[in-house]
Amino acid sequence: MNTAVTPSSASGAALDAFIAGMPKTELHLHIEGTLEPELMFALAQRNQIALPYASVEALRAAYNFSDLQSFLDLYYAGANVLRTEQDFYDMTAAYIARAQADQVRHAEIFFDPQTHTERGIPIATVFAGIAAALRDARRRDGFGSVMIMSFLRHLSEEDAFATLEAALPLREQYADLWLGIGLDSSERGNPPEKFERVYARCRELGFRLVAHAGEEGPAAYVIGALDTLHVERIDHGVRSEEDPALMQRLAQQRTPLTVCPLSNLKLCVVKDMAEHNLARLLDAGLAVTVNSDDPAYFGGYMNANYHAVARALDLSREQVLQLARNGIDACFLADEDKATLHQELEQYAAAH
Ligand SMILES: Nc1ncnc2[nH]cnc12
Ligand SMILES: [Zn+2]
Repeated sequence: MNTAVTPSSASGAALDAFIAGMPKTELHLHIEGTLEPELMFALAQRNQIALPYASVEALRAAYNFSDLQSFLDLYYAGANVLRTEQDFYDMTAAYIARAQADQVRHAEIFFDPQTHTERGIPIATVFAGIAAALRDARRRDGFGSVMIMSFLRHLSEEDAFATLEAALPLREQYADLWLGIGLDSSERGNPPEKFERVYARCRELGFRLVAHAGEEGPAAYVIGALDTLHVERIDHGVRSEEDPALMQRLAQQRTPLTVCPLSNLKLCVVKDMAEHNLARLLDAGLAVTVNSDDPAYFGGYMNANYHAVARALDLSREQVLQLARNGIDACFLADEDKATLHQELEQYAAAH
């Protein structure tokens, strides 16, 4: 047997190590998607809720998805164990620990109040638990974060308006964290235009706007998110490639795409990681970033996502660095804080 290390595997290992230590931002992360099976079982026990799985292993074995909807069905069912402020705190604290292990310095976190208010959980409980964990991490370690309240697009615009009205009295209390509005859940058949009026209201209120588009939905949904919702970032956006004029526009405007490679693989948006278009999007001049989406369900946090694309697409060290730079440019921090992150990244690159 030939045990010699080939040049490509040697350089692959070096790039893996470079990625593992590289400072990062994460801009596409659903906090409910960080609920690991172990914690789900622990919370189920704490809240005396029966889960339809015999064990952690049986639950994990069910994470075999054919598309976005097959995942969402399980994801919303899993969120049922979240009942108290402490539950939201524990889930968020667990995510922060995983993110910090992957050298994430700043995370912009989606949360879906409707998933919880529909079950009778007060919206104030959701805000309080997530925010307390984020503030503790900020105080303790300088871990940066932003909260992005997301509307579920399979529900009505009226429901989104009601959620906004319920959340607005909390705005001042969470002014240090709650900066953004997002749109997620079942994309096909729920185009951005459905939420035109509620986004217009959020814009008037001064929120930063993002939306999922072009994950399973067509490139036209990306255009709708830009022109009708006036978002400044597109979450996923990988199907933009189907429209050359849109690709030119995204490159020219440097509109960030928050791409989630392992998510795309697990939800069958791509058949094989080697077929992922991330490198082509990057080569076309788009502001592509790497993110983990729902890491407890998709098999990996930030480093795993970087490693998966770097290996499958044979990315160079310079391309990896560009992805991390894009992640800093695209975040909602003030320019001086972005400059600090850029400085840390460039120092890391110079030293490794
Ligand atoms: N990848 C995804 N797409 C749409 N909605 C989601 N909610 C959680 N993850 C999502
Ligand atoms: Zn997402």
